[in-house]
Amino acid sequence: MQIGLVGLGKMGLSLAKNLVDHGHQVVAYDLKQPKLEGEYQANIKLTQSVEAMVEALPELKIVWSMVPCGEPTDQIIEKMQALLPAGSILIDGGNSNYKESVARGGRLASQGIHFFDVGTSGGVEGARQGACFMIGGDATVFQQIEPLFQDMAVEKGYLYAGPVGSGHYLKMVHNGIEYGMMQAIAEGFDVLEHGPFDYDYEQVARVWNNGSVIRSWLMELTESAFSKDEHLDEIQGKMFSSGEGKWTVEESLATQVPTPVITMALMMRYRSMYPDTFSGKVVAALRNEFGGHAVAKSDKN
Ligand SMILES: O=C(O)[C@H](O)[C@@H](O)[C@H](O)[C@H](O)COP(=O)(O)O
Repeated sequence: MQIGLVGLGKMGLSLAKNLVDHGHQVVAYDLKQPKLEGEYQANIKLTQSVEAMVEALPELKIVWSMVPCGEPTDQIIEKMQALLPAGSILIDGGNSNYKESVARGGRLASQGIHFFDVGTSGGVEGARQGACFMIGGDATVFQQIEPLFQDMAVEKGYLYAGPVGSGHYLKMVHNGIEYGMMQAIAEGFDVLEHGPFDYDYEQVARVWNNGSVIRSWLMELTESAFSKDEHLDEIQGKMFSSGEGKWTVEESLATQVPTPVITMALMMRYRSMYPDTFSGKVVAALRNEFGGHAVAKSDKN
């Protein structure tokens, strides 16, 4: 098949190469154009504008957007809405908020453009070698693009989940789980770090990856990280987040579903962004006020 791809960042470029590996041709646009070699140079046609990209596609226009969620995705979708003829297929493979996907799907449907919201998991390696896709959109139209997912996904690694929105909803919950799992792994290693024994964390992760209940890709990545830096001395413990954990918690509040683990994992991310907290100062001050308990003096004094 021939696919238009907008966004050739780490994920987009890996997906483009994955498509080419499976015999597809890609017409791609990005402000920053990567250097391509060999069969990728021959089968990933770089264009100077999205207009040129759409123009270069055959009659059935299939466009995959792989740009950051929010404003950049909005801009691409708006452009596509203006450029694509009715009957075209537009796929958002980024980590968009499902509510935005539902709204976009509605707008595009009014022009006869079929929209698919696709949560993509597996990181850059997955995008390159075989990713996991959670797909929302029209079930009948999906049959036209299913071969793409058969090719790009790891074996059994794609699911037609339901109508527009269901793909990104599933990815949102996936990421909420990801937050909780990572936080649990991190806390376990923190206990080891402060415990009475001197463990080699790479070896701990290795043994846990061999036959234990908690063996997993995340534990393999833990093993890999400790193999490079045995006490992670080279990095800070700031845990950035790009939204999906927050959306999962918002959803759980809206539906009154208790999600203590995911919520705490999110709060820990926020907490990690500050070296000290005002709330901590308030509690310390109150203990001191009512009980004369000791406070640690700030460095400013
Ligand atoms: O499934 C995946 O491959 C990851 O979840 C991926 O999509 C991305 O690394 C996260 O979105 C990062 O999310 P945070 O920035 O919120 O940790």
